[in-house]
Amino acid sequence: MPFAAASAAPSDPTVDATARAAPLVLVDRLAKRYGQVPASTVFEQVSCAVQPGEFVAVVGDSGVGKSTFLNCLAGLDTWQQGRVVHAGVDLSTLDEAQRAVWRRRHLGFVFQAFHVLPHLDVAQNIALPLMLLGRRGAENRERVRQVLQAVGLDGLGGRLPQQLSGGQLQRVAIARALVHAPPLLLADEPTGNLDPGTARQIMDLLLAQTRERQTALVLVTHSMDAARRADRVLRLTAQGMRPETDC
Ligand SMILES: Nc1ncnc2c1ncn2[C@@H]1O[C@H](COP(=O)(O)OP(=O)(O)OP(=O)(O)O)[C@@H](O)[C@H]1O
Repeated sequence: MPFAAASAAPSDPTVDATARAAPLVLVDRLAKRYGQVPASTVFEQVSCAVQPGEFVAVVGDSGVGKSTFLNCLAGLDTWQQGRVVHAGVDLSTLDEAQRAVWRRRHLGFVFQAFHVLPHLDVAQNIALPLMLLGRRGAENRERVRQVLQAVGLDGLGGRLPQQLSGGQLQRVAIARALVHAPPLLLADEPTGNLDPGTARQIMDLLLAQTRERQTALVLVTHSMDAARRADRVLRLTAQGMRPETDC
């Protein structure tokens, strides 16, 4: 499935040459806990690194903290110990507003629950990341048309989310995460609601994006079909992250 080209992301002055040589994502001994006395530990000692152009799948038992881990990578959740560093930028040094700006520029996120805005049509939902980056006009419309086509939703741009099936909504969420060609794509079960054929096509699309644009892709999944296509599969446990050997 072809994936259309987008204009290059604006250069980011906060990322210096030294940082570019580092992994795109570095997670160092991360620990997530809830409550105080006694604290309940979701995971601890979680470390990993992801390079540009690399596809890493994260697997693990239900409830082990995969979505939480992804939210920490996105700076959408907090952690009690350790570091999350993106291209040299330690997320814990950014305040809430700076994290929001950072996310707009650097991140695409496909949430398990889609988070599609019900009052905007499909094209407007997909264009949101471009609008938030201050991009307007015909170039945006063309880019939205390209990603709609790439996810197999050609001609559905004028529909409201309530007029779509679950699988179509999932593809809207994927198109919105890809539209601004972010350097890092985080996806939480992005093929969970799709039939096997469409799931394969979506994985083709995510992989093409990863390879062609040197985007890093971190994908949380229970699907061994999806995990098998990754460069590396990591298993999250309460005690850390380790390479998965069973797939
Ligand atoms: N506010 C909270 N207080 C205490 N524990 C919480 C809270 N929010 C989430 N948890 C716990 O954190 C753990 C991790 O949840 P998370 O959704 O990240 O797991 P997951 O591995 O993605 O699960 P699944 O595969 O079922 O989607 C769960 O055991 C959950 O009960």
